[in-house]
Amino acid sequence: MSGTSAALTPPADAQTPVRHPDAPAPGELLGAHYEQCFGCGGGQPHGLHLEARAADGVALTAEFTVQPAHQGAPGLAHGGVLAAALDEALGSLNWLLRTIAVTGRLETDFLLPVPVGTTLHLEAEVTAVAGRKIYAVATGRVGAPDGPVAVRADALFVEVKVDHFVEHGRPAEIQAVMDDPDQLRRVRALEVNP
Ligand SMILES: CCCCCCCCCCCCCC(=O)SCCNC(=O)CCNC(=O)[C@H](O)C(C)(C)COP(=O)(O)OP(=O)(O)OC[C@H]1O[C@@H](n2cnc3c(N)ncnc32)[C@H](O)[C@@H]1OP(=O)(O)O
Repeated sequence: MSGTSAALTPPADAQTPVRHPDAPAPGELLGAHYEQCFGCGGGQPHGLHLEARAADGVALTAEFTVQPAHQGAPGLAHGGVLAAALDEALGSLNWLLRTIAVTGRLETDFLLPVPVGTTLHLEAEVTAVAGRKIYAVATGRVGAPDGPVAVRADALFVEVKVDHFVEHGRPAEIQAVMDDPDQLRRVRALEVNP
């Protein structure tokens, strides 16, 4: 059984999402937005190390392989980890819009158990934008891009200013991002303009 709540249905006056002219070309790897991100950062030994690639439109594909550290039931991925993978793929879409946004709501259907060692093939797409609200959907298929759907999600992201992170994050990590010698990553983390 699956379904989407009214809060995740775009209003009638919602706009079609517009891919930013400087968005990575279809097929290009997006790379990590932050080294310490649990979803995509290389600096988290037990993180998901999710690798996202731009697709056509405001969409992407991503892969993540379930590791022993991601178990809930013996030999199976923890549901929260799978939700995190969907959240990360959905959050990465904002780089194609060149918008900073955070997850406001994430509704997840868990359709199949996902064993350790499985590569989850994710697809995510922005479906509509209404003011600061960004509506998006994602699916995760097991084993292959056309494999059976194991998880899916509907999400609402809410656009925020960079002040959101400065106000709520810890100064040490914010400073570390600002000191990052990788200019593109610094821009992605802190200076994204719509
Ligand atoms: C320094 C490092 C930077 C890194 C940058 C890259 C980040 C990438 C990270 C990627 C990692 C993966 C991603 C992650 O994990 S992001 C991390 C997980 N998410 C969060 O931490 C977000 C926490 N929540 C908040 O900060 C606030 O609640 C936000 C900012 C979301 C809204 O508070 P704000 O005061 O700003 O706005 P508002 O309350 O006026 O709402 C505005 C509109 O939105 C609608 N609404 C709001 N919530 C909901 C809801 N739950 N269901 C339905 N609708 C909702 C609301 O009705 C209103 O609609 P309307 O009345 O206008 O029609």
